[in-house]
Amino acid sequence: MKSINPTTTTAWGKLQSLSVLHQQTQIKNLFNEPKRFDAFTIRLEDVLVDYSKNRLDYEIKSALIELAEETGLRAAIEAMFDGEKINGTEGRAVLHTALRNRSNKPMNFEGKDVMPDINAVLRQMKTFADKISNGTWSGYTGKPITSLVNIGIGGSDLGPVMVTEALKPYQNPNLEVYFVSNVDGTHIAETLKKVNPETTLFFIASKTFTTQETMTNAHTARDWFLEYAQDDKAVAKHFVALSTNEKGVTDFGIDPDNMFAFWDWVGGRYSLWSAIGLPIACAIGFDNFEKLLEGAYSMDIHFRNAPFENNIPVILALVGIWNTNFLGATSEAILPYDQYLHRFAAYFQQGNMESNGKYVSRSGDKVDYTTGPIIWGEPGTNGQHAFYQLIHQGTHLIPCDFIAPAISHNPISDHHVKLLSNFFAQTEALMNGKTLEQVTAEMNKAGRSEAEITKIAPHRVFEGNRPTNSILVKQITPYTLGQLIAMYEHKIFVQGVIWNIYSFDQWGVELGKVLANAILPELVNANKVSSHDASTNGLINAYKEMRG
Ligand SMILES: O=P(O)(O)OC[C@H]1O[C@](O)(CO)[C@@H](O)[C@@H]1O
Repeated sequence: MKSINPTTTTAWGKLQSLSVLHQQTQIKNLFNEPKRFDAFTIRLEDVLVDYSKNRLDYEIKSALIELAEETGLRAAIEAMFDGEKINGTEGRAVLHTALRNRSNKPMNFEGKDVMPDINAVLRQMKTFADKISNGTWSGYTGKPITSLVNIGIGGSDLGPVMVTEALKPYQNPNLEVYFVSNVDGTHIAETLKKVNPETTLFFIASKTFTTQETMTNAHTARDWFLEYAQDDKAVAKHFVALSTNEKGVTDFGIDPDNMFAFWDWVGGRYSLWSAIGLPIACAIGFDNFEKLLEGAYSMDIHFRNAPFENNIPVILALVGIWNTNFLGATSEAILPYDQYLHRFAAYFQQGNMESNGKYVSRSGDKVDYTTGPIIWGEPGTNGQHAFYQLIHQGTHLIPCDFIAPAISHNPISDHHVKLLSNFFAQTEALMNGKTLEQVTAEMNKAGRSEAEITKIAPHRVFEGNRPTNSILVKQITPYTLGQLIAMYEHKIFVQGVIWNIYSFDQWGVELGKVLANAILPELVNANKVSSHDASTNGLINAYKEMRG
């Protein structure tokens, strides 16, 4: 992929001028144009994306599209789908789209079609998931498996957790699913308290099979299991590996027959579609896992073929760039009005921030513009009673994505209409705000004194004009969830291309890991340390003192 500094493009200059010109633009006034909602929404099957409540008009939108063209987005999309090594610093292709290529048409990496290998692993996953689902995979005492424990971290944890939570209504009622990620012993200890070794299956999920947290938890799980089973051969019935590292898996003691493989060209945070998705397939059934893949595939087709002006991931990415680089936003909130999506924001925290949290451009220079924003969020309406105050009246501009299903999996009394009334109200309030005149009139009507009005009214004013996207989905199903995940994956990709950074490496997490490995041996004795800076020495020595 070519290295193009986006700030040197004609479109960037144009957007800068437009941002100055539109400093006073009020989103609500843009709705004087009656067709705005239709013009600024995109539908793909049962997903509707409304980006009309943003501070942008047709001219800005077309300049943003020019920016995408000028920074080589078209070629970059093809390069990704064609298996080119677009992960430049690791020399890897980025082919998670092949994992959900339901057309089964060849997709090539280094001149070889990857589909036969993908299909072979999918068949292996189906056979295994079916056995778990129908209770024919039994543990060492002959009992069926009832507890699934995934041990992994980062991309080998967050995707499976998020999806199994999001698709709970589809979960096999005979199975409990647990996720252990933290190296803090509490995580595995509390999980092991809940499960029975005779009926528990452990998935050791690690692309590299070297990650400290995962290997530590995996060894603890195996030791715990062997205390009961007292037979190394029993491990084969209770431990499977999801990995690219066959040697690591064998060295750990897992039979290669119980290994589900994937490949270097699957990035960790894009891996839930691969063998890393096996716990998902076991929990919700393989057919539903396939529907998840189908949903993602439909978004892939849309992303690859739809014109930029009508392309959901491209438009979301461009709106994000407008907000970040031209309106000064530094964070974005993802706010799902669906309790089942309670890990969605956390999942895309990794997706976004590990991908686009970079200050070095593809040519190795330090960028002089903002790249990936801070991503955060919680499900509505909980967030409303926690941090929305700042979104409405704080000093930061925080563009928000509001996500909601039209149909709930739990249509109990009037819960869902109440939930959705909040979903609709929030974006309206963020856009319209409330003027001093309105507040004063309200307070007058309520019979408040002049003195009270003078004192309180300014605090009750909402500036409004805060940008939001609304993503309305018919229902959260495996298929629509697949679409939503792929939508955000491609949004991240588009932004990385335009920001001229490498979105598929993660060097920023290395330094901490290396230093932790250096410190570890220093913690196991009582000797005072003096090899670090004064603060780190002081902290380590205080820790040793406290520990006694
Ligand atoms: O699957 P692995 O190799 O254990 O890695 C886990 C995670 O660690 C990272 O490399 C860094 O946090 C992530 O990108 C990855 O998802």
